[in-house]
Amino acid sequence: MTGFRVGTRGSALATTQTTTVADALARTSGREYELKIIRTEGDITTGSLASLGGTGVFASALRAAILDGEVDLAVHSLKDLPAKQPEGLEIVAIPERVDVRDALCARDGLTLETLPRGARVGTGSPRRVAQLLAARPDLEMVDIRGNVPTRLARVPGLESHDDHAPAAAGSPRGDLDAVVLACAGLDRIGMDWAITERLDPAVVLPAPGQGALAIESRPELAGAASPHPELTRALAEYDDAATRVQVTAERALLSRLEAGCAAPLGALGRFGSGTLVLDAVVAAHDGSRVLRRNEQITLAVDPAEEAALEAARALGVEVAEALLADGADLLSW
Ligand SMILES: NCc1[nH]cc(CCC(=O)O)c1CC(=O)O
Repeated sequence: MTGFRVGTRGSALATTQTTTVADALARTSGREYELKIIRTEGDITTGSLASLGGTGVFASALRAAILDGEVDLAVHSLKDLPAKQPEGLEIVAIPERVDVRDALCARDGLTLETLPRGARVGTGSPRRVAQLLAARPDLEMVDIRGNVPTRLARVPGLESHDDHAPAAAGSPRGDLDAVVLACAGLDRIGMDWAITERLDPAVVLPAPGQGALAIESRPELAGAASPHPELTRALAEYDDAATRVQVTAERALLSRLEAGCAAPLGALGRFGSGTLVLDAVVAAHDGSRVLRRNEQITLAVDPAEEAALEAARALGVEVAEALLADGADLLSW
């Protein structure tokens, strides 16, 4: 292999994430790479999409490109990937996670505490809506869509003046007091200036996998008989065992609750000094009831060992079952 090919979606966030990963892999492997922008849903001509089932259309298009041999790797935001891994594809590396928190991006430097009564706050995420209403029942939550610059442009003073990251034409502007986004995305594309408060996970728990990336490929690229050994070594070096163990617990919980990305559910794993802690929340859509659970285990083995991942999965299932015993399934989804 001379170089490798990496697939990405075309948004500012996707290309930035993918370029960062590909640059790091190129450095360690000593190989060059080519970035391929993958057109979404309707542009894909192969039959592979349908067979992938139940995933977001964006992940599906990238996955089809891997399966078709059009690219060798794709970089996803881990939180956008469903908990069940499709046949023929493997997460070959999970790099070190960045800031897991949600970001309040408000006008005039306002915070969750100082937003005026009845302030209008935009987010498309039921998880954020439920937890914000639990903390501030007076807020008016507004459903919003679109890429990061388009969302920020809903708040006076947070319009982007960068031509590379334009807000969508025709979307409302300046009509909200604040929007909520992931810190990770804003930090990665250099729009952290818009953040007025990084929300404490004690108030708003992030989505399972938030702040982490997943590098996906065909399974042979992770194996001992890899056709591209330099790239395989670079991937192994780039993988972060502590992050993997955390997100494994979070995704096992998601999977056990059989909740999709629209469920008002948050989860956060933390790993340090041999201890894995998992915090989780399930809330009623209107924030009127919030169930929280926290459990921890001691990992007797190195977090890179398969036994550590097994223990992490068991912890996720245990916390999920504790939430179900508390009535989580009666709340919402
Ligand atoms: N659902 C969209 C999405 N997927 C990943 C991120 C941000 C990056 C991350 O969480 O890793 C975002 C934007 C957001 O939630 O604000």
